[in-house]
Amino acid sequence: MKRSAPVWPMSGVEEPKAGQRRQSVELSKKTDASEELEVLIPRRPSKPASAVHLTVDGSTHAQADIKSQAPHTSLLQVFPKWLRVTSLWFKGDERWQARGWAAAGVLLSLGTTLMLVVVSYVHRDMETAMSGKDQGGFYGAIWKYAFIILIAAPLFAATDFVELRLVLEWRRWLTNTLMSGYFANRTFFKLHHQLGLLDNPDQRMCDDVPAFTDASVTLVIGIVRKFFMMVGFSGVLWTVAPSLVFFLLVYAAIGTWLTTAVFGKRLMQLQFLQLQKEGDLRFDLVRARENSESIAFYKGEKHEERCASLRLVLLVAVVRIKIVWATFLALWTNFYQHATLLLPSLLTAPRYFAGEVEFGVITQVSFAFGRIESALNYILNHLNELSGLAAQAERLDALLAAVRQIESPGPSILHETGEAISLRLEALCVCTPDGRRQLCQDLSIEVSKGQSLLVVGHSGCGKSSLLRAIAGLWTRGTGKVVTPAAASLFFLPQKPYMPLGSLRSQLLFPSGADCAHWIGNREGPVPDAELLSLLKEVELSELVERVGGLEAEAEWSHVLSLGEQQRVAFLRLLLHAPKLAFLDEATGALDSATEAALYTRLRSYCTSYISVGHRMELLQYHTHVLEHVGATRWQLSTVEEFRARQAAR
Ligand SMILES: Nc1ncnc2c1ncn2[C@@H]1O[C@H](COP(=O)(O)OP(=O)(O)OP(=O)(O)O)[C@@H](O)[C@H]1O
Repeated sequence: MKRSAPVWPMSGVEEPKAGQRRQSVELSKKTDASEELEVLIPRRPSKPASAVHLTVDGSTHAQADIKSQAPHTSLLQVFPKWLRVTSLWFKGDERWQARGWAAAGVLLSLGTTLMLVVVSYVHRDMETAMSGKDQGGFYGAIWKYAFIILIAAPLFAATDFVELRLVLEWRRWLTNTLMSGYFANRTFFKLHHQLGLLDNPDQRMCDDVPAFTDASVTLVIGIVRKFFMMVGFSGVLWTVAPSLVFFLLVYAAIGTWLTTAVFGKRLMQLQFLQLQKEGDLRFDLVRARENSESIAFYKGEKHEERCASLRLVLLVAVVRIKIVWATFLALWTNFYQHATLLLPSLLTAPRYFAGEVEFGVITQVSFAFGRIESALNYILNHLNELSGLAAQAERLDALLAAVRQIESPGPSILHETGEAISLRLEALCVCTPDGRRQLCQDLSIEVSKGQSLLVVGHSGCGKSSLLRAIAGLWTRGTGKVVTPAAASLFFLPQKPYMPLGSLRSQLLFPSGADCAHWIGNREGPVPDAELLSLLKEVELSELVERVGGLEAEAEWSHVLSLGEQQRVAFLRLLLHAPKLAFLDEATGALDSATEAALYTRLRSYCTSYISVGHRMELLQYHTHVLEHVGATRWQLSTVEEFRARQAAR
């Protein structure tokens, strides 16, 4: 939160103003390579590949983005979205805390504004006493001033404290709310794989939320403060020069309308695009870090650098345009504000010369005029911040809408719990999330307790997708899936996931060290001896000593080989001993002997399991085979029947 120290009014200083896109890049002669580069830039949301001609400064592309990707709404149209996001906290489970902080902020603003009004009177008395060489009056005003400082200093400090805490508490609540929506119902997965609507949800939660709460508090409290200030000083000005009050009202109304109409929408669009481009650039760099080994093997660093540089070109292009608009805005507001600077003195001076008013009145009228003008022109003076806030409101509202869209799914595959069997599929039809491909139609099978199924078929036929549909990750399609309760299922995906943390947390995943999400009825932590014995069972007995103990921390996906990661994942499966396990090529990186050892253990830990795999050796560990037999058709048979069919082919 950017916050200036409270400005003492006597200083006379005004408050500070607040899928993939194929791109053809033409580098100019100024750059090293003048040839045209063709690069693939992966984007979120994934969009159909499209040829985009990008000039070296990216300006053409930035202009096109303003037309196609930035919101085409005015500041006024974004207001309901801001209200929607804002009201969440004030209506949510912490509403009394929220309202308490907000009320404290408003009351303190009122207090500080009152101080300013009082100070303007003391200042007037002091100047009048000085000009009249009235020593008693002068020192009297100094004493009053000293007394006001005693009250005002803690008041200003408390205002700052309350504002900072208000922003922090709101940010904490909003980020938590968004994160729980993001991680509930596997929304994080669906947002990324199914909707493809939203760019950088992580950036929205990490960067947009603090910026949004900070700007909202700063601007709303600023508006409240200015309102009180306007009311307070209007009284002062009204008693001396009522025409100035009318003039200011009309002047500010015209100025605000003109400024928001000309600059508001465009500045908001540019802020929106800047946030998007910054998120894209960061995403590229994080992706390069996550895939550093593969990129290094491929010697793909030039490509990655080029992609990231292009992101930077696009970002800079947007910011360049924004700077031009911001400069024009500053030019206009400077003209607008300074045009009236001498007006109060011009109007009051003749009355002073005529002896109708005292000298201090000139200063007080100028001071009150300046305060009312800055209050009435608040929106105009803070249009940059306001357009940034509008862009953040737009992005957060879109994130909330996307989460809600996932929370209320349309017609999809039904999931039911049944403890009598291991798995039953009833007339199951599975489609890819984009709906472009149907992978199975009318599939009805049943796996009884104690049975095991191997899913086979050529690459890309839909084996993993079938598991995704059974797990509820993919919901597009029809039919019914019946399994034991979700807590007694365990999935081992193709790519083992190694979370951050100690070796112990790798072994216990997805349960925590406190077994908070433990599957089954186990209470309390898993004893070290059990972990060591399981490590032995998956042939990793030397791992603990090698890495320095169960509490050792490392970047596990980098320090363990793929086969070791698969064995760690297998250990998790044995530890959780589910009723039904799903293994998607979970032993693909292991030698046949280790694979045999793991499957032998699996049979004693797990009631039923379903594997996906290509190796025919896997047949011996299963009782049934589900084979892809063309287009959307699948055939269930016993292993013996399958072997016989294979032999006959
Ligand atoms: N998120 C997605 N959106 C659209 N299509 C997808 C998505 N994920 C996978 N597909 C497509 O669905 C089809 C089936 O993919 P799946 O991963 O199930 O294949 P598979 O049989 O497991 O292949 P492999 O044996 O190579 O792992 C493929 O054509 C794939 O391109």
